[in-house]
Amino acid sequence: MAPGLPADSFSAPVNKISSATAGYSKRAYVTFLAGNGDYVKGVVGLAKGLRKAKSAYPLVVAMLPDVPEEHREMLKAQGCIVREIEPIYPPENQIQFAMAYYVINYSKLRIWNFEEYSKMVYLDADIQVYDNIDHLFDEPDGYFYAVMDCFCEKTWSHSKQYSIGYCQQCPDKVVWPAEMGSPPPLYFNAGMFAFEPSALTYESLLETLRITPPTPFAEQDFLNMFFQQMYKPIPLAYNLVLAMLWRHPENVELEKVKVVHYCAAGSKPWRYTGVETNMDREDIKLLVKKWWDIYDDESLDFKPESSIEEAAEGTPMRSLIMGSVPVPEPAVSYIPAPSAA
Ligand SMILES: O=c1ccn([C@@H]2O[C@H](COP(=O)(O)OP(=O)(O)O)[C@@H](O)[C@H]2O)c(=O)[nH]1
Ligand SMILES: OC[C@H]1O[C@H](O[C@@H]2[C@@H](O)[C@H](O)[C@@H](O)[C@H](O)[C@@H]2O)[C@H](O)[C@@H](O)[C@H]1O
Ligand SMILES: [Mn+2]
Repeated sequence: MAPGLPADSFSAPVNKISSATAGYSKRAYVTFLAGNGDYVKGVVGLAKGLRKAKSAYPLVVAMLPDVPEEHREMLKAQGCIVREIEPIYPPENQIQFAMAYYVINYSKLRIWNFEEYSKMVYLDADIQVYDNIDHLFDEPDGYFYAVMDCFCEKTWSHSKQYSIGYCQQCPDKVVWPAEMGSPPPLYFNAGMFAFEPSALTYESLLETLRITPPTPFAEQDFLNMFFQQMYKPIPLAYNLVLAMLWRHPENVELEKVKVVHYCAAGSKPWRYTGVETNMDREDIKLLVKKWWDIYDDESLDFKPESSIEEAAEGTPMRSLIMGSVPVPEPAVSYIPAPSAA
């Protein structure tokens, strides 16, 4: 089992309605959408997955201006709260990102400015939630909760860890050599995290970004550096990075996994062909089918009338349909970059 909080350290979802209504209007899930490509399917799937898991909180979609109106309407029709954000790009640089499109991921940092929420759980659009995780919102404030990543995939070939075969998921297998100093601090996957929006943190993030040379994993590296002191690892069940299935199967209890992150090459369900390395595994095929079963399930589509009935019965409405709420953003100097799609 990877180091970090033991799975049972989380409060079971006790009186959800009270905790939900108590802080209801101040809690939400949030995802990020850029471009006019097919990630919008990921957001639709996520909205339906949260509904199937009976989450008490809405899904906010922080989206770049290049998301077409048709996609925005699709998401509002699924009960999402649409929030347009301005892009954020790193300072001028020649860095080779692990994936060229990672350059748009810095725009995720805008979610720290969503101050109307006291706590949010960020989820990538290539993530699906299969069990209720609302109890994450009840964890103590003042920490950055996320799951530890794995350094064994080729995308990490630029790193010292990869070059010596070290991974935080199995720190005793290849011990970090003393001559290379102390082992790297625990490092989280930025596809899922629980955080507290704050204008102060937001300004500090942007200020720090301006003077921080970009690195291959873009905003994920940046967030790990920025929140290093506040980071609290949570169990892998809350963000299964698919590579764990073949890199560290001893750390994975698939039946206990609540959140799956389809980040391995070729694993995006809406593009899945099964031809890439590891994509012909039975567990991958099962997880891709699980994603499609939710995406195709019309009974999980948002029904405005049921939300009104729920409100009448006093249970929180799962999500309100709101127009896109343009938020005045401070000017951030940025440079044109390739479109995400
Ligand atoms: O064309 C794109 C590429 C990325 N994303 C968003 O950026 C996140 C991070 O990208 P991705 O998940 O592909 O990175 P990975 O986790 O696979 O490294 C995605 O989940 C989406 O929320 C997007 O909206 N459009
Ligand atoms: O921009 C950097 C991205 O970094 C992360 O993706 C990577 C990274 O986690 C590697 O560590 C994994 O090996 C790899 O599979 C995975 O795709 C986030 O999931 C994504 O949202 C985004 O922040
Ligand atoms: Mn992802």
